[in-house]
Amino acid sequence: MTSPAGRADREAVIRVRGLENRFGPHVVHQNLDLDVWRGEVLGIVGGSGTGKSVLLRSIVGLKRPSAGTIHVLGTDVVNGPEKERLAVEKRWGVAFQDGALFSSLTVLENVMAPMREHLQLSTGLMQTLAGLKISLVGLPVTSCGKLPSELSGGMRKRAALARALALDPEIVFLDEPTAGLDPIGAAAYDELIRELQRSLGLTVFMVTHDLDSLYAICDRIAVLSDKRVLVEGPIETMTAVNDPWVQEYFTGPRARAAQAKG
Ligand SMILES: Nc1ncnc2c1ncn2[C@@H]1O[C@H](COP(=O)(O)OP(=O)(O)OP(=O)(O)O)[C@@H](O)[C@H]1O
Repeated sequence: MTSPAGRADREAVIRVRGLENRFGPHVVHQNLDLDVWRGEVLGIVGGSGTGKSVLLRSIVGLKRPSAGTIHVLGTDVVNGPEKERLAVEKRWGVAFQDGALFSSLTVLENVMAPMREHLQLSTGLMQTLAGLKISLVGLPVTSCGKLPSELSGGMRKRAALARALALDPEIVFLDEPTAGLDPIGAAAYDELIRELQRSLGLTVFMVTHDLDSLYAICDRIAVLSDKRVLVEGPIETMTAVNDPWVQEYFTGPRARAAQAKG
């Protein structure tokens, strides 16, 4: 199967141009360009502190860039009108590394939270829809009434994913989705992402260090280095990249083991 990234009719659902992010004098991104194609799973990798999370946060509007443009689903999310930005925000979901669930709300209430904010539906209907999302991510129905603190780390990640799917998004952003999971849990989570991506036609933007995930589910990789996207392409092309970090990352023993598995 040809991935969306390789097709001529591909559509950029995210288009980043000339992005600059700085914290005081510290420049994290400069002249960063990136396209994310509809229907792909894109893995964002790079050394620690290269700005993977800041990139994700800029795209979803949690960090205002100091320069550059970001279009998501055709909307200018940096400088466009507030009304358009709010409308496009409903078309994506985000699952953060630690889940970032509301600790005082049950899993069901957490998944209902974006519905309450954006949809005018009866409580009963929202409960039904939230229950469907919770089963979609493979959580038992008994988890609906539990608080996040009563779940395992892996279950919390699934609950965060259910909340990210609450509004039937076109794009899902995942920050380190498998961090902290044991290898079996991580593989099951990868499989879930791939399955959901296929069945729901999602585009997935995933920040990860997990080589197993990269080999198992990513159509394309973008490597952040030197404040920009150093290189992007299918994982098979990474070993030919003439860069010490990329070489070490993609040809080291861990990469070879992940490749064998993937
Ligand atoms: N709120 C903030 N205030 C100041 N500096 C920040 C802030 N958030 C991030 N940074 C800095 O921006 C840089 C990029 O951070 P970011 O979290 O995006 O890195 P990363 O590539 O995701 O790293 P890791 O792989 O370690 O998670 C780091 O040097 C970090 O210290």
